Amino acid sequence: MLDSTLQTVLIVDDSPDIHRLISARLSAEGVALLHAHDAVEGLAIAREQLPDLILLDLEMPGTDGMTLFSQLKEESALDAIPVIFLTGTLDVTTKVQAFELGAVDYVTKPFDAIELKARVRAALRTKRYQDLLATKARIDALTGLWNRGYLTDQLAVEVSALIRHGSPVALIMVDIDHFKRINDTHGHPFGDIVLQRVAQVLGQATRDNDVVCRYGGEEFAIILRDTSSVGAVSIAQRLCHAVAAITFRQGRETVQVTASFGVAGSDQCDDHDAVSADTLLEAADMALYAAKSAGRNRVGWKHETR
Ligand SMILES: Nc1nc2c(ncn2[C@@H]2O[C@H](COP(=O)(O)OP(=O)(O)OP(=O)(O)O)[C@@H](O)[C@H]2O)c(=O)[nH]1
Repeated sequence: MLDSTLQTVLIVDDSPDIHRLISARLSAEGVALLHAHDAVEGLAIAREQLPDLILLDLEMPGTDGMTLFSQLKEESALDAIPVIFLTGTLDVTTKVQAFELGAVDYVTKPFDAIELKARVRAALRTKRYQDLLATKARIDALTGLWNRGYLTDQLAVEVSALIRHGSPVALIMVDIDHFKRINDTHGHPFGDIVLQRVAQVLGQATRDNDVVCRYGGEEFAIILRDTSSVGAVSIAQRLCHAVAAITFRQGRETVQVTASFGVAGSDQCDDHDAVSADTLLEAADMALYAAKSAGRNRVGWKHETR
């Protein structure tokens, strides 16, 4: 079942009549429409709103549609947005150029209402499947958490937010203690259940805008936005208790697991520019190592345990 969130279509055309016409034609399609009346406004709205589809007029005064299209293709955040060209005079050379540059379709003015709707629907359907596949590629199959690739991308986003706006970011690394022994004693399928349940507890005990990931094997990582190191340490302590409180049943036996935690925060470094995804990962890893060395089932921070 596909996500039913409303998709957005940006119309970039200098003619108010065209905006009115397309709005009327697409009014029953269940899409949200965004309007830009020149290429500059179109680019600004595309950057801000990341629409699911752009209907782009080729012949506009000032910057023309083909130039805007090239600008969209040059920005990694925008290059995957499908574009349908709107044009009155589409010669074969322009058509070929448009498709070679990556346009998904074109509609010639004056529009046939049924054809316009069919082309918009087809483009939006493809976009929805692409989004779904892109999301699936970033999810860990066993636990349903985000995977390591997503964590790396999000950490880079948070570090640039730190540099631009000064919003602090913290990172918690989590590693289940003696997990090899759990597998060896109770079997690999039981180990998988432990991973799933720990993942669930980490997800439930954090906020919606925290990014909880399976980093690999029995290791997890959590990005905490707008959170100080001290705040992250107290969250990690709460998570440490929550994991230790889980009770697993294996036949008649009751099994408890624990995990060790390593915390690193951008506010531990005075110079924002010196903070990177790598330095945060390294600091959290060292803190985790300290927690393991100090006896496990605890939170490490600043290379010491608390
Ligand atoms: N069941 C299961 N086990 C996994 C999975 N991925 C990795 N492992 C196991 O996790 C274990 C990790 O063991 P180690 O790295 O030695 O760490 P540990 O036993 O947890 O020891 P400490 O981290 O020092 O407390 C290995 O035995 C891996 O085979 C998985 O997807 N499922």
